[in-house]
Amino acid sequence: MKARDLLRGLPVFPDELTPFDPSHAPDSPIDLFTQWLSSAVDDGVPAPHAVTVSTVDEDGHPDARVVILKDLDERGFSFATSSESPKGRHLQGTPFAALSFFWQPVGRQVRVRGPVTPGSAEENDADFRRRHPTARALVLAGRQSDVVGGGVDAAVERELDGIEDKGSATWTVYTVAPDSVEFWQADHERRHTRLRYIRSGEGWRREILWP
Ligand SMILES: Cc1cc2nc3c(=O)[nH]c(=O)nc-3n(C[C@H](O)[C@H](O)[C@H](O)COP(=O)(O)O)c2cc1C
Repeated sequence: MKARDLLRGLPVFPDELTPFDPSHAPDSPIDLFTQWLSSAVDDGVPAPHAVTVSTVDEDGHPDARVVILKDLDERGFSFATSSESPKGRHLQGTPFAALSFFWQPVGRQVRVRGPVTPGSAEENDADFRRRHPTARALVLAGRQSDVVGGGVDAAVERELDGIEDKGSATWTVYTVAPDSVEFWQADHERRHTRLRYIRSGEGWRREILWP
């Protein structure tokens, strides 16, 4: 079968879709995101905290990968990674990111854009120490996304020795402070509902987008 035929036959959304009435949405996108996240968990959406983070490199070219959302509050959406990874280096050069969540079982997408700030040394260290010992050893034993020359296991074993006393100079919690957050709810007749919040002074302006 040709890829095109295979792709055309694939359904995207489930038969039952959750209704979304933007006129009842809260004033803050953080509150709406928290509501959507909570119902995604209740509805059994797999890994609703997995999010695609897009960054741009030094040539202005985009790159994207999935990370885990670690926290969310009025400051923004936080994830953690190595500052020496490609995405960490991108964020140092261009401290802006886009986040995209796709929750297929409920036909929902959330898009976030905004400037990114690294956490304090204390925040970064606290997050690092909450990680599994092997995950910590991997951060210390090599640089994320470097080509592996060999001996990963041996390097990890070396770092595991005394791991409880070791911190990382590179593990970083990055927070995306949203300038805009768009909530997208699928509709079977393609009249998708799109509500975008735009930061405006101390609060948020809301607008409905053409599907
Ligand atoms: C479900 C999932 C969750 C992930 N979570 C993280 C994460 O929280 N932090 C991280 O650095 N990489 C995470 N990764 C790996 C990244 O997608 C990526 O491979 C890695 O961070 C290197 O990205 P970079 O080369 O663009 O810096 C995750 C991958 C998947 C599939």
